[in-house]
Amino acid sequence: MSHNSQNQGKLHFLFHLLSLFVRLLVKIQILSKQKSKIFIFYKFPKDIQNFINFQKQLANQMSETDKLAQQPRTIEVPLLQSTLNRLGIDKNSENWRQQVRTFRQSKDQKFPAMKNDTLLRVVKREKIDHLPIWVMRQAGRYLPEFREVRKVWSFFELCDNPLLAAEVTLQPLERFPMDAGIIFSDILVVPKVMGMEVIMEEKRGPVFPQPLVEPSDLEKLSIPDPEALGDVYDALYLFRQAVEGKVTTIGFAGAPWTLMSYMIEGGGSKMFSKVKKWIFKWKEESKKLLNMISDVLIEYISKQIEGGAQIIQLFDSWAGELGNEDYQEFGLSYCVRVATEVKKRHPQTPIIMFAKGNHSDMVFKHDCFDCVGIDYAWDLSLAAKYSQQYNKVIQGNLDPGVLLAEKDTIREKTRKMIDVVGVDRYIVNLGHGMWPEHDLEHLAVFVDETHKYSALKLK
Ligand SMILES: O=C(O)CCc1c2[nH]c(c1CC(=O)O)Cc1[nH]c(c(CC(=O)O)c1CCC(=O)O)Cc1[nH]c(c(CC(=O)O)c1CCC(=O)O)Cc1[nH]c(c(CCC(=O)O)c1CC(=O)O)C2
Repeated sequence: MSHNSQNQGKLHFLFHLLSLFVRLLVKIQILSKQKSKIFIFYKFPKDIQNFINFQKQLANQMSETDKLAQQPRTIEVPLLQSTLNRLGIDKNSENWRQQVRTFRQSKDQKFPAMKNDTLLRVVKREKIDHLPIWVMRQAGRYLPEFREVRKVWSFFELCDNPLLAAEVTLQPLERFPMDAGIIFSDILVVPKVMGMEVIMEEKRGPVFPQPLVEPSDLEKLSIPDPEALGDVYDALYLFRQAVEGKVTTIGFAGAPWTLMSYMIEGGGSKMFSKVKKWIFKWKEESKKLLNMISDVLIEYISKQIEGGAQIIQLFDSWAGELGNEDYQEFGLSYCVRVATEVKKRHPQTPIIMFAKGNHSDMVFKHDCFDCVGIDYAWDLSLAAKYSQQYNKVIQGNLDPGVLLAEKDTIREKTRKMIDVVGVDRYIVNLGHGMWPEHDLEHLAVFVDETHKYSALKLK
């Protein structure tokens, strides 16, 4: 081979390498889209591995969004349409988001009068003719109409679109005579606006590709403008307009400890070892993070109320991962702070505190919570006793698994719960959320038995 052609070969090889590198850069740029991050590999090779995992996850996410975006996607909102007509909002116009926002932020914002305020009446200890019922995750994958919407829109696209979020919140109410609707969103929209990437992986749930690893990572977080979550308030506004007073509108948020756990564990967890390392090794930094999250939640929840939420539920889904003393220090005290601050601004809006797994007894002792959510593993008769002692409403706690049983079993278990708690300070609910495999008819039986049996007892 001549010297010349050898050089040419080398040049060709170098050119090939360069073009591969450029293509890789372009691909990274496309994958990370609007984020256009610059990656610095400061701790080779751990960061290389993190980087590769992150790109893989982004690719998964993109493939879902890309796949969905290939279809013609017009916003279909059959249940919301008459409300949009009434308000004069055109979903096909380019500025429908601004139109909704202007309505929501208007000073003389007005909502239709309440026709069924049974749930709020229970909290105020006013006369009712049946016990109120709603179920956690009542809008979601167990509903065929929700699954249809999800064929076209990704999970976070739903959360970020007030028209679609309000529409799917309305869906279960077409089928079941619930007494409330909880706005369709997720607890993880909060870490997202604080600057963390969250993606929804099929069969795995939400994942943070770059969780917080050590205290210096707190610098990556920011306190957002509360309007960064404006889509949620807009969805609440539209939903409350659409239900025309037939049900109570519920807003919600994840509690600081549960959100912190997600942000550090990077997703669901078995051991909670990473977040436990933080609270026991980096106590002050952990408290800094918990306070940051609490600051965001105070604004977020207040704005939900101003948007239309009539009652708020705080989800401390992972409360049970801590012992009493630690839950008091790293969990409950922050929920108390959030609820107390929100109450200062909105004293009329009740707050339901749902500490899943173990700590409901501690929740009863705090004045800032109006209602205590009881999970399925808790003893309902003990909760009923505390409810008398601390003069609080309770909510819960049918095991979601019971909805898989025969209809007679569902009726029997429902009556038993009502017998245990009584009919004066009780919101009937599941002890945790609906499952994708739940049968629609079985949920209908739960709702029907609650209404009929409690109405008989209230006569
Ligand atoms: O286990 C995990 O780590 C992830 C759990 C998970 C979350 N969002 C998620 C998933 C995936 C999934 O449910 O399969 C993802 C998620 N959030 C939601 C849905 C809808 C559905 O369940 O079919 C889904 C499924 C997503 C999909 O459509 O593919 C919506 C949601 N999350 C939530 C709510 C509030 C409520 O429960 O009523 C609501 C909206 C209300 C409604 O659907 O009617 C609250 C939520 N999200 C989340 C948690 C943390 C606790 C937990 O582990 O379940 C909690 C609080 C709780 O339920 O205790 C995180």
